[in-house]
Amino acid sequence: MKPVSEESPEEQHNMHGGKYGGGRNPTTRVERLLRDRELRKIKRAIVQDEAGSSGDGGEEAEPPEHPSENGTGKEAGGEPDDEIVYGPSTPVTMIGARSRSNRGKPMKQRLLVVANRLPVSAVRRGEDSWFLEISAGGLVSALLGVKDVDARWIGWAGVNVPDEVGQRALTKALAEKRCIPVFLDEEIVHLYYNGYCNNMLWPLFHYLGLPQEDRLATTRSFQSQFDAYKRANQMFADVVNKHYQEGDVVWCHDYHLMFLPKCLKEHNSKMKVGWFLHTPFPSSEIHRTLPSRSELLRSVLAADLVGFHTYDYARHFVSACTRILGLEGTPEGVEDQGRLTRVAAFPIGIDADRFKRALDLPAVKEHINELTKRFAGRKVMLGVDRLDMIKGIPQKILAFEKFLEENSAWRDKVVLLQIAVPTRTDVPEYQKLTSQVHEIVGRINGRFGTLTAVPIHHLDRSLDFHALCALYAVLVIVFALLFYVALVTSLRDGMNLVSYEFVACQGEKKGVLILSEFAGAAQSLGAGALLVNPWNIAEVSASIGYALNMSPDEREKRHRHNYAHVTTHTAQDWAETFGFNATLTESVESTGRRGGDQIKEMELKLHPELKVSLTALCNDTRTTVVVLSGSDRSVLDDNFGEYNMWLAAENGMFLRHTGGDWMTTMPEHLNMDWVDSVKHVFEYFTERTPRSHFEHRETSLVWNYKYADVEFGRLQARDMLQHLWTGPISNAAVDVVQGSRSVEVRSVGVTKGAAIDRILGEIVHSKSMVTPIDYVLCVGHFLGKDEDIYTFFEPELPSEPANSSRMKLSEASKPTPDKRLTGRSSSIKNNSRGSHVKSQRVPVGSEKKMSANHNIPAGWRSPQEAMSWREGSSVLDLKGDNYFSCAVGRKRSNARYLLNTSDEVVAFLRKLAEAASLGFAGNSDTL
Ligand SMILES: O=P(O)(O)OC[C@H]1O[C@H](O[C@H]2O[C@H](CO)[C@@H](O)[C@H](O)[C@H]2O)[C@H](O)[C@@H](O)[C@@H]1O
Ligand SMILES: O=c1ccn([C@@H]2O[C@H](COP(=O)(O)OP(=O)(O)O)[C@@H](O)[C@H]2O)c(=O)[nH]1
Repeated sequence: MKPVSEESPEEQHNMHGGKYGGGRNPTTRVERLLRDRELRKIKRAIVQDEAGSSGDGGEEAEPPEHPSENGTGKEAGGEPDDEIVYGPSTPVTMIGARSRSNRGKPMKQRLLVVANRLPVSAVRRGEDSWFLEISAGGLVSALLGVKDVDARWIGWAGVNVPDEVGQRALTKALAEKRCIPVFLDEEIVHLYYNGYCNNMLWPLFHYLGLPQEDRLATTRSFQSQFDAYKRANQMFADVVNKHYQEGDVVWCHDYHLMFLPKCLKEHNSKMKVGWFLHTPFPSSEIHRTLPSRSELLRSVLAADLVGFHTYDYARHFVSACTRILGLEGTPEGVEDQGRLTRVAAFPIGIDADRFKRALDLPAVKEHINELTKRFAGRKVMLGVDRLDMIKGIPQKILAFEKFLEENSAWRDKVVLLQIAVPTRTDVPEYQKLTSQVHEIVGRINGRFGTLTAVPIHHLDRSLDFHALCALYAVLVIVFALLFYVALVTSLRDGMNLVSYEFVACQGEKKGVLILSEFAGAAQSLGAGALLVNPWNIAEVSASIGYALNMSPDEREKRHRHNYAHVTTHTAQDWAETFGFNATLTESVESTGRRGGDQIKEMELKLHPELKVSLTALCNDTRTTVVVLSGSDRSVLDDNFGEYNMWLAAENGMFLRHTGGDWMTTMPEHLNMDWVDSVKHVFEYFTERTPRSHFEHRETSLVWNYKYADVEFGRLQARDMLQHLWTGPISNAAVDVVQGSRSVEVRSVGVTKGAAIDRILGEIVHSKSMVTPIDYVLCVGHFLGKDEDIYTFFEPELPSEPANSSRMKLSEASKPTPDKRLTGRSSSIKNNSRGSHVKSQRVPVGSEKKMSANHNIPAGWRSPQEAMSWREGSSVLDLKGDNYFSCAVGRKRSNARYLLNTSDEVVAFLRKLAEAASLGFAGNSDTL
């Protein structure tokens, strides 16, 4: 762990609460800011007095018009082509509808979105005339998909405007779009944006390390870049402070503005501040290589809420705070001297309807027709990326080359269409990448091209929205098959919205998505996509082949999952959840969408051939049958209610004889504080794993992916467990039981072994049994912890399951009517009645008490009685031969025998029932 004292003097000062310390130099930055704020307040009050009550914050313009949809831009002041923006012209206050003033009236609440880049970039046309065009990039796309919010967007217009005339004109033009510019001069942009953001933080957060090429130059320039970064953040803060009105929510975006929450809170500690990162947050081992690691973390922690696309990123952030700053990570976030910063995952989405709607526009249809003609006879593979090293464009192209190399028949039938949007062109690494990509494309086209066609169409340019939609949607008819494949091979990617947009535009076409496992989107779209490791060129090439040859059925199935996800997890949901369901505003009920389409409860059905044998065994007066299950009471009622037997539900937390009511045997003092945080995680993975579901039981939560794709289910389970162990349950008294298709989290001590003691105690008591139980048969598929049921009957067993069941019942002697069991368990008829209790036995779970919090029904024994049922009793006497345990389908077990399948169990019980009816069972009791 890194010592906290490594903080800069400024950090240490802040940490120790000396921010506004008296007696200090009154000209510090903070004090200047405070003074400025006071001055501004007074000035505003004067302006408002003069203008009457303005209500909406002085300087801002009329309700906005919207940036142009077609991306070709328009002269400021012209008409928009289509409405796509983040705020309607007449502000509808979605938040206001949910927030209440003290008097219970709806209160208007505004959102200040602060991001490095405005949704429009400005191009100068004259001294005071500007042309605005939509900026490319996922952050902009996602935020444009957020509707019905009274929002202002504060950011950089992507251009240097040194003169006042230009600044004034641009401010006015942007105000029509509800955008407020932050003017950054060239030097700041160079050091802050090109330098610290895109040459330092960007590669680091994407696991590409700090710049390698010229380490010395990097080291030298680091400090000046970091200073510029802080200065730039302060400039953003100044603009926010200027436009902030009491009650506004300020939502800061991305790695460019990690310093901003601190600047804002220093200025006004009451401001509600959220910060969201659009890139991955790397493992703390990577983050700790950054010279300014502590300062950045602390600045972000000043926010009230910190959000990431996935749990992995959120977990990495929390562990960076614990390991580097020495702070405490809790399931809710990070705690510092009693102050909690909430940290959570809020996966972004798109406005899928916008894409779907666009497909009906004549302009888009025309594009589609053109493309269809252009590529007729060929299957199209599509790549759309900013020309960024994280997007794995060279890897993608090399994989395509390998595919062509190995599949000559495809050479004139497939084309890779790669849109590579130029980005950050002033950063040397990006310039190098551009040449590298051009070189590879040229080589491959030279190698596989013909006079009339080339295999790779590479475009170094961005497309307008309509052209992009057409590209996502174009269908090519080859041999009467509609076909299309999107290739996303990011080496790391916060989310990757291109994959979402492609899916949204597929509609009926059901193209195939090949998706990097290193994109955040893999967790959401992995069920339908072909997941690949982009570094493994051979694997990507094989996936291309697989995609191109995929059957329509499989394509349809895969597409259905992804389409459902993309159309239900929208940008709107994302913004609402981040801002309005979390801590930034009053909490509201969830929309009810989540989990709505999931399977609620597994349909358990008893093996049809079991009925007769079970009835016979249950009706045998000398036999007691107990079904002990993890399922809840209703499942047992439905399946076993008709038999004369004991039912123990939820791992023995509830017990009833089928002739009576359910009773609880829940131990006292079970700590269930962990439930809520685990439930969130289960909900998250349930939503992202089609056909998985989870059950919330009294003492446990079970996530089941029995009906999901097995491989994807396992991947998700692995991610889920990793997250659970390091987060929500890291300090909780819970056990995790991993099934072959399930993950169960339950309170510690809730095991079948612990339960069986209480259950037998109850049964013995209720039957007033004095005759010893002379034979116990225990058959089941018990997972991990539940194997302690065998230890209950055989305390000398090791606590871990043995490597294999000690004998295969199916291969060894099976019970026959006249010779029920051979081997160790053959002596059932020679039972040793009245033999002694093994006093040295310490039953598992006997230390648990019956719950005092639950009503103990008449006839139900007190906890003390329950605890001591075997003391001094000779009812349960299990010498080696009177106990017979049998695992089902689980070789690594402490059971003595193994049955491989449920059919074998049925056959076995049939023979047992026949034996019982012939009277061979003697005075046996069967569990
Ligand atoms: O503003 P630029 O420097 O031109 O870069 C464009 C944006 O790139 C990054 O986008 C990320 O956000 C997406 C939406 O959350 C996400 O899907 C993607 O994986 C990220 O790479 C960057 O984070 C943005 O700030 C930039 O505006
Ligand atoms: O010519 C183009 C190509 C892409 N995009 C948009 O750029 C975004 C890229 O977002 P993504 O999350 O995939 O990656 P990012 O570029 O933000 O890292 C998507 O919304 C695309 O629609 C665009 O506006 N014009």
